[in-house]
Amino acid sequence: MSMPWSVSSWRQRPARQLPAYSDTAALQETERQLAGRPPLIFAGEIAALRQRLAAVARGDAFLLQGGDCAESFDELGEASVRDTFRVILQMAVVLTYAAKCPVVKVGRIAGQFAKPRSSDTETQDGVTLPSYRGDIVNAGAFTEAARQPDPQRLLAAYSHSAATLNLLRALSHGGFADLHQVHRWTADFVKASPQGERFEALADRITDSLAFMEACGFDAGTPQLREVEFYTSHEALHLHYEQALARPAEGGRWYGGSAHMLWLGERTRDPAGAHVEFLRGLDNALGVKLGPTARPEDVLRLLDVLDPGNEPGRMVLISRMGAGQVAQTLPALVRAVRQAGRSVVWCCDPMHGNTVTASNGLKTRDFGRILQEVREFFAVHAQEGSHAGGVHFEMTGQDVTECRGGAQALTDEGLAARYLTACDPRLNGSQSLELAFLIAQMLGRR
Ligand SMILES: O=C[C@H](O)[C@H](O)COP(=O)(O)O
Ligand SMILES: C=C(OP(=O)(O)O)C(=O)O
Ligand SMILES: [Mn+2]
Repeated sequence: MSMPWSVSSWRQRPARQLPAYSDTAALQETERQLAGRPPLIFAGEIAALRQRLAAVARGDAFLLQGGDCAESFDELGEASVRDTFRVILQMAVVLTYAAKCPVVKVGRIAGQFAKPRSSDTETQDGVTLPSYRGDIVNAGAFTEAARQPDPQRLLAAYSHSAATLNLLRALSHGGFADLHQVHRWTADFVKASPQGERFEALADRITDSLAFMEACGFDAGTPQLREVEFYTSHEALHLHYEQALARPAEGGRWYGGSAHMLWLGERTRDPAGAHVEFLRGLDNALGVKLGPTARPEDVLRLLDVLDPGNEPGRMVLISRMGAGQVAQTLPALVRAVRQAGRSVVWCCDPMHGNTVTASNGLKTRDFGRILQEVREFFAVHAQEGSHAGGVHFEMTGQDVTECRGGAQALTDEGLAARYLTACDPRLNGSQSLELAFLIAQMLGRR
């Protein structure tokens, strides 16, 4: 059916959502430089993640994926990475305890810099400029200069990703993620909240269990307790960047060296388009976002193109239907995938179908709607006899005020206080942990 794949065959296909660079020679020069740098990820790590995801697809594990909508070059500091990492650890502990199964941890981090937008332009006070498309493309400030796509930003994105990944590797393996340290993972602003207190109680139980097991002679130095496996992911949107970081793998294949898992966005999953063409040739675990217009035949076509061998752990289907729409849209997709004999991970992104505009004009999401979409996702899978395999959040460990509701009961008036996101509204550290406890109840029941 299709032409042979090459690392540049996507260039023959229509590519949506890519910036128009005025200086193509400068773009080519940055691509050349990037291609000479080391990959951020190695092939063996991708194989390990795919094994973990194969367990999720079988129903033996659960996927937790989360992080910023858009990472920012300015925000990058130790605190923001560490805070997001530790709230993901906390959520994973809560979910593992409830589900009694491994939780595969994947960050939207160390490379989540390119954004698809609904509109190519933004107008403020009668002035129209190109939309902000993520720090890998342009800057958010509303000026002509800031909004020009700048190829140098590809190199900056690589450097920021490398620094973030270096810190994540240190946090994962250098003692911070040791389960004996579970009491140290709660951020100060979460400690006094009901979910903070609930987490402390859980941490006490875990600490007691560890002490008991060690008293029985169990080896407390085992890496399963001292370290965590933490994987990275981002939307594979900026194809010039992704191609420059792709590297040959064994057997004549290629892998994407920018992250362990790459996903296709709702706006770039056209099977005839450049993004699908590029990803089909890579060995990485692949996600595909599925919005309410996705039809069963679209999903089967994508699986045929991206995963012709039906390989376990290859595909993560991320539904983002919007609360109230899941029961109409998801069952047909789940049935079609099952009837085709396909092994996939089903994951729920309850963020992107639930974005609304607050009374002060800020983009926001309601905690209650987010929770509702997760509940509906679990209900559909229970009814269809399939495995609700995971959840995907836009979140941060920091004390931001971007999503409404939750136990903090954030309102429109409270949003402006610490609205720091570069693009979409994120759950803060407290809301993220609260949601994890609510999902733990769903997992515990099944
Ligand atoms: O994160 C995703 C998209 O970039 C975002 O949801 C699109 O937002 P927009 O409608 O403001 O362009
Ligand atoms: C753009 C995103 O999502 P979607 O493609 O589902 O709209 C995102 O995950 O930031
Ligand atoms: Mn987003």
